[in-house]
Amino acid sequence: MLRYATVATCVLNQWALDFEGNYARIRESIVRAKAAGAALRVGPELEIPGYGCYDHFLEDDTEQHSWEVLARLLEDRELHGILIDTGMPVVHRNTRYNCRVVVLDGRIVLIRPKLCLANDGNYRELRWFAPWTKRRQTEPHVLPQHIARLTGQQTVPLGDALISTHDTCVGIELCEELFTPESPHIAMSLDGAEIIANSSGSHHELRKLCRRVELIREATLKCGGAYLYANQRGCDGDRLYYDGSAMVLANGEVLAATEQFAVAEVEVVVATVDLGAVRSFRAAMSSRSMQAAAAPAYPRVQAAISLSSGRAQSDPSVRPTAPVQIRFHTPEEEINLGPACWLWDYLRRSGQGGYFLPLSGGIDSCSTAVIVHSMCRLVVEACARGDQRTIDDVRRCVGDAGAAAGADYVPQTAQDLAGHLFYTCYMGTENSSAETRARARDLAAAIGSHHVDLRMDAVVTAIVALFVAVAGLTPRFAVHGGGSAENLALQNIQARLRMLLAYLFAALLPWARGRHRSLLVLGSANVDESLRGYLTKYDCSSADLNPIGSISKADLRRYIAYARDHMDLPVLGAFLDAMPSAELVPFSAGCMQSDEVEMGMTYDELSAFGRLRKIARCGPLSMFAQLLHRWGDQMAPRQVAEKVKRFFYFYSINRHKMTTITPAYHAETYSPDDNRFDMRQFLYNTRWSWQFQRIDAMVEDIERQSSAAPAV
Ligand SMILES: Nc1ncnc2c1ncn2[C@@H]1O[C@H](COP(=O)(O)OP(=O)(O)OC[C@H]2O[C@@H]([n+]3cccc(C(=O)O)c3)[C@H](O)[C@@H]2O)[C@@H](O)[C@H]1O
Ligand SMILES: Nc1ncnc2c1ncn2[C@@H]1O[C@H](COP(=O)(O)OP(=O)(O)OP(=O)(O)O)[C@@H](O)[C@H]1O
Ligand SMILES: NC(=O)CC[C@H](N)C(=O)O
Repeated sequence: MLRYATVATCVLNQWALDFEGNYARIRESIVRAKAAGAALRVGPELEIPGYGCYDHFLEDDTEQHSWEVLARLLEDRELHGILIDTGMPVVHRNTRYNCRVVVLDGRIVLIRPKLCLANDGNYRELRWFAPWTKRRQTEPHVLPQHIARLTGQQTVPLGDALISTHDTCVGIELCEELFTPESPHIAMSLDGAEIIANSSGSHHELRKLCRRVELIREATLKCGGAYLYANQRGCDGDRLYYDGSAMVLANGEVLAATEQFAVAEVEVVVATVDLGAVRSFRAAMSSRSMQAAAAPAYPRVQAAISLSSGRAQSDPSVRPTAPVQIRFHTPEEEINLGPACWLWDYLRRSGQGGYFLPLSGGIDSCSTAVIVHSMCRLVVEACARGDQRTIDDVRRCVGDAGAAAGADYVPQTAQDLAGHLFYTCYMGTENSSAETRARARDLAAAIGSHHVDLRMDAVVTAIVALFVAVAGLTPRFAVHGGGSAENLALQNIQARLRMLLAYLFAALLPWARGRHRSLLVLGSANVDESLRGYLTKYDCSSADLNPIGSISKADLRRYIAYARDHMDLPVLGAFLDAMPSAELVPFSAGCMQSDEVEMGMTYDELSAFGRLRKIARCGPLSMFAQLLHRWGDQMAPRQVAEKVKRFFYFYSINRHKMTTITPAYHAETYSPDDNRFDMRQFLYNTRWSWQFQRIDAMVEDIERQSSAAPAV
């Protein structure tokens, strides 16, 4: 008999603790799923309070308000007739669990707590939740009285069970559980679950989507069956961007998928799965059947619904969804889209009037500017598609722009929108060159930002004059015969004053144009410079937000080359050709050094150090051992040792700068973000005496061995 189950999954742009907005988005997704003929709708992990509530999960209010939202979903008759898989925290016998709550026709079918919590990198779920350790067991959960009154149930099953419908069996897997060696989908599929619903709160990292898709593809190839993946999308109040990509796979093929990056708040994908094909796929695998015959049974809870509703027999227009190709973005496209969407969510949710960027004519602030341009393009495209929510958000941001943008304003081009909400500023001094000034001006013209070009020498001179008056000594640059303390101080005061000016201008430039909302200040320190500490503390690296703070210089250069070629921005060629210079000292022939020379290491080396330090958790000795293998063909062990020691020296003398690092879009596993992602001390013994002696001893050992080895 033909059995075609129509099922839906979605991405929702939830916002931590925005119960009103989260409820509306959940409801909209269910209504849309139902209208498309789906009998099952799966939503993102913890979608009711929002995934990123962090320590708010410790507050009773968060659970209470979640039950209140659930009550509204339960009593809404328009949401009956579809199996709803939603997510919230549930306290059971005084212990808090991260749960799925499965609902049908105003009653709760099952509460399924998460079995394996995400607890590394960005995730701290063990801080708020306990894992459910009673495999294949349920317990009666006593419902809050207001819910019991609504559903007529005093208790509901809570635990590790499958959901049996009239025509199939559904199993639940929660985000991290997919990534674990012993994923529950294996045992659930062996026991007859034909559809696995995965609700995720999974963040974007460059080059990561591929892994997620491979895991799901592998799951449905090895076990057979359909897999519905739901995820949050957007910035829900933090550094993370959840990157959507809801999808439906069956027997190894992708049937439907949403975009990974987009500004839409609700996106639903619906697919019709041929359950008959799932059954024959499984039955054809003899080795699977042998394991299935021996598989332990799950408890099953009953849901009185048919996911295929018998429609296949009566309605010839219902047919299984044909496979599609999933779209994988290149890393350059990911840099272009992820941080841009994150910036848009942040801006519209912060209630501010736009962004202010100190634009230096160098490649880092140029990357930030191009990302804002990309944001404007995405927003304009959404407006052109008639996305009313985006149009309303735009009007709120630029709303007090007076005559320039009326109440019925709809931006026509990215440049038009940038003219209202993006301000760039070149802050020159006598050390600035005509080339950087021109590059900043030309880029601003190309992307349409409201550009200010100023000279700040009078401010620098006034501050230095104050010091001279107090100390009775005049500091000089090195090229004028000054010592290194003088030389550094004279550079750093210029850099730091730019930060002060940025905040002043961000507060007052819109006012000067007759507008009343102020601007958020953007920073542009990249991950490599932050790790090495190659920046002035509290200069323009201190800002409100930094879209490129966890992206490497090499990736940024590739991004700018991509944007030049694919975003119609030929002006970017000049940025790629330019030699990077901070332009903080007077120009003198031969004094211009590249950043790499100044830093004492190349950006590629810095990336290698960063990845080993952060991802492989290498201390000095194990980093030396690793790099010896990697670089041993090109340089002597002693040179490798010198480079490792130099990195650790600079890393540790500058680690204190990371305590003030600007909140940055999290794009890389080796983000330097302090307190949240990378929890390490900031006062070090920078001599690393014990560790470096061990490296030296190892070098001497290697040298002794190679000099003793007979010549070949
Ligand atoms: N252990 C510790 N814990 C807490 N704070 C500590 C500290 N050690 C120093 N400090 C504080 O930090 C200060 C030193 O830091 P800071 O003022 O930043 O100055 P500093 O790191 O000495 O100098 C800035 C560095 O950034 C480079 N830079 C600047 C601007 C642009 C570029 C570029 O081309 O991209 C490069 C510049 O070449 C120089 O190497 C000290 O005066 C002290 O106040
Ligand atoms: N002349 C300037 N005008 C405006 N902003 C500046 C200027 N110089 C520096 N900045 C700001 O300070 C930040 C750090 O300056 P720095 O000289 O270290 O630049 P950088 O890290 O080489 O970045 P970029 O490549 O964009 O110049 C820049 O990203 C920019 O936001
Ligand atoms: N919320 C989760 O369980 C997330 C875990 C998983 N490692 C991810 O990045 O997708």
